[in-house]
Amino acid sequence: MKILSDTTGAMPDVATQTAPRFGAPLEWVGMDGIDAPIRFDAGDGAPQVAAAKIGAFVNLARPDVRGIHMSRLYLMVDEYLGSRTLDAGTLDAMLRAFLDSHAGLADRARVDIRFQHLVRRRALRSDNSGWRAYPVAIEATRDARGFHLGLTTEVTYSSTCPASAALARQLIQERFATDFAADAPLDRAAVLAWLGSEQGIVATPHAQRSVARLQVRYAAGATPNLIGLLDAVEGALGTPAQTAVKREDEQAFALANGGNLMFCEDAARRIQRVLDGDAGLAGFQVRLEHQESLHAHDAVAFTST
Ligand SMILES: Nc1nc2c(ncn2[C@@H]2O[C@H](COP(=O)(O)OP(=O)(O)OP(=O)(O)O)[C@@H](O)[C@H]2O)c(=O)[nH]1
Repeated sequence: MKILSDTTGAMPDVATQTAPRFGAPLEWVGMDGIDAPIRFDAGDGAPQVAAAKIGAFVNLARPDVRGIHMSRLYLMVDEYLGSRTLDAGTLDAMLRAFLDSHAGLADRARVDIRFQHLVRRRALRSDNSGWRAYPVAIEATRDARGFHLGLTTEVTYSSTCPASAALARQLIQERFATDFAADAPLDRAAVLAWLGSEQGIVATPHAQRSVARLQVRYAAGATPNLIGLLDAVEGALGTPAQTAVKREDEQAFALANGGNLMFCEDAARRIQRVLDGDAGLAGFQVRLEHQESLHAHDAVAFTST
């Protein structure tokens, strides 16, 4: 076993030890959970600073070298992400620097960045607004094929079961038939009062908090636009989780739910259409989870391209 280099001449540097017995090349080696502030522009031109957890990795292509140089990756994360806006150019420059610092040892580099991005959302009808925190994970890699950029986030929304809605409507019809005799003339005022009563509207469909996990891969040269993606997906679903809610907003939400009855399959197809139409994407993977109130397990759908 020999030491390739010892920069101080005094301190041993075991990472540089070489020996045939170390074994096979390693897919990824590095550090995960590095704390760093990042400046992220979600597409509204107002970069936000967030506390992020960073994973920084290279492959170890040399089977005979013991280890990579962790400190070099750490210092470059600090240098690149601490002062610049987090965009494709910054990420690619950092990954190139990872590789330059491991010349002869690595030919692939990767960074994972996880944080929450706050977006101010308007109420549906009242003149109020509030914050939604969207989880974001950005993954960038550089390899022999070039630079690759992906983003994962989540949209929370309400889904009202279309089957349950139909069954509830049937019960309401049956109650109507019982309460208003077929041969008696209909009293409009009585019907209006009946429609506004719990005795009349005897059944309500079940609805659930639902989560769409979106993983997108950007086409070469595309600029990630988180808010554009969120708006498109939330618009397609029609029932995103709200922030500030007054009664008028809650009523508007009830109307939106009634107009957007959704199985998880329906939600998947709505999102599929949106992402298929986004020319900036090279691909996507979506997981829909309807956290059922009918039973204690979830209804789940996946779609990808
Ligand atoms: N490769 C590797 N290093 C580790 C690990 N755990 C802790 N370290 C330490 O990370 C520290 C920094 O590694 P290096 O980047 O090689 O540090 P260095 O030798 O001072 O820096 P350079 O001169 O640039 O190589 C070393 O003291 C390692 O012991 C590990 O699992 N793998």
